Amino acid sequence: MGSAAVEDMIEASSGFHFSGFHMDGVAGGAASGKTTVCDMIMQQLHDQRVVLVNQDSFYHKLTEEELARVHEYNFDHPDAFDTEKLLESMDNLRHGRAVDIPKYDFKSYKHNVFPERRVNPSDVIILEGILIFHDPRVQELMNMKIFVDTDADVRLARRIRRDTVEKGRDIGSVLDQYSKFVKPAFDDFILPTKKYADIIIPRGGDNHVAIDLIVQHIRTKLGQHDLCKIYPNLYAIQSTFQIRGMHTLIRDSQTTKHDFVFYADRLIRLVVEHGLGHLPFTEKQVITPTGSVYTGVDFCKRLCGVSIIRSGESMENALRACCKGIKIGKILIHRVGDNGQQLIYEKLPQDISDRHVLLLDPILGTGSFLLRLIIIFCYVHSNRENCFIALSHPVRASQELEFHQGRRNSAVQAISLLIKKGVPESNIIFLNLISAPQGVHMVCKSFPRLKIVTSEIDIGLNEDFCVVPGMGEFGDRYFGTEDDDDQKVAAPLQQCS
Ligand SMILES: Nc1ncnc2c1ncn2[C@@H]1O[C@H](COP(=O)(O)OP(=O)(O)O)[C@@H](O)[C@H]1O
Ligand SMILES: Nc1ccn([C@@H]2O[C@H](COP(=O)(O)O)[C@@H](O)[C@H]2O)c(=O)n1
Ligand SMILES: [Mg+2]
Repeated sequence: MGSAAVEDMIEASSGFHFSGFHMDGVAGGAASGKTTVCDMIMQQLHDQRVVLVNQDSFYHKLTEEELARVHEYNFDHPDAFDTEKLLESMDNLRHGRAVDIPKYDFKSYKHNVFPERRVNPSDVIILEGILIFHDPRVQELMNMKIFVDTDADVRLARRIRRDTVEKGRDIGSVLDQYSKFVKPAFDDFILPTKKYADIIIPRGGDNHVAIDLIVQHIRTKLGQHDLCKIYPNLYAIQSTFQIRGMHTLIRDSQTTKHDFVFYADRLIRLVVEHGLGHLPFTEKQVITPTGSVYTGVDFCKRLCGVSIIRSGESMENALRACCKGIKIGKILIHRVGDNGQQLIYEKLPQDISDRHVLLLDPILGTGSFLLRLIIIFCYVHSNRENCFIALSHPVRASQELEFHQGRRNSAVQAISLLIKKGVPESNIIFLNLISAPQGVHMVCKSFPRLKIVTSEIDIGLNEDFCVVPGMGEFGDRYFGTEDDDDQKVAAPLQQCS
């Protein structure tokens, strides 16, 4: 069996594959409301897997001479764009390679190379720009084509206001540019592409019905890859801008240790609260001070936490803050040397088998690492058929691998240990901040009655088996054992007035 076949199987087993390239396009005249419509779609979708890419990012770099005579430059002609570069970026994404896309600054006529925008291959891309339907090769890539149709006089009025107020241009130069380049280009290149559109939106951002329909369509596409639909035992917390904001901070490599801990703690608290919501409850009635009956629920009492050392310990305080006096056990899985031998340390409550267990580990990543080892193991020791057996029976195969090589994924190993101690699988709730699809597949398939509660599901693992985009080595960042962070600038704390 060739290595390509092994890779195919790993990909198939992890569920993270690159064939899902999905791009929608939004075209229309300048100032028709394309950006406004796209921003509204993005706000409503509220999903980190969707990214907006502007055709402006692919404007050709101007020469010094062109910059000096910029009023004579035609930014509305198809030749103003580096379409080959746009196609190259899309081709990379199609083939599973992330790309960096610069932001364009209309004021300086230059691209901001730092920071460029990283677009990942699994993202749904919304490409927006005046001429994105002009080149048939770009047009062909689009799953859904939308044309924002706004009257010429409205476009001109909006353009005058936008370019004078936002871009600081004078009205004379705006009108000159309009009559010399913008209007002719609209008639010659943009309007003729309207016929390729699947959806034409009159009134742009004011057309809420059209925007709702587009959002629904994209949601359906996204749903096809939704791991929560595949595994009923996986619960990803509903994303809000607060949660996204906190993730943005803890994922930023420039965030200081102090801010990292602060925002990680806030997220951990949310995950813990969600996890507690999955515990069984009994109905309870109380009498309120008004003498009325309130029918509520009583908390589950037989609980304990188990942290996987060392990162999992960062979640203990949040659990203690939510559950007064909760017992917390610990599991350490330590690889000794390179021969795969493992040392397991555990300190668990005696009566753990009678308790519901909240298993704590901020990152679930390496499910695929185990699978990769299994596949390589089967490949080396046996044949292709056994690789498929390994994929369909990962626990059995991992036990076999453990027997032969003494290696297992720490999450799987910790869960197996709890089950060995008599904890029913359905009494375990595994709490993560971020999970990689490979780890989710591994744990959810192996332990279908256990629940995973996570705040975000990431794209996958890189060649070093690190979660991407991820947040780096959580334990090092949380406990301050990473490199010096003097260079980093403190993030402004959220103002709560
Ligand atoms: N429905 C609307 N009503 C009023 N102003 C609008 C509306 N849609 C967009 N605008 C304004 O018109 C200008 C152009 O809109 P924009 O979305 O940037 O268009 P495009 O991206 O097509 O050039 C912006 O200043 C924007 O704020
Ligand atoms: N430096 C530049 C680059 C482009 N333009 C104008 O922007 C329009 C395209 O952007 P929209 O958001 O309006 O689609 C296009 O009409 C260019 O003339 C510019 O003015 N300056
Ligand atoms: Mg725009």
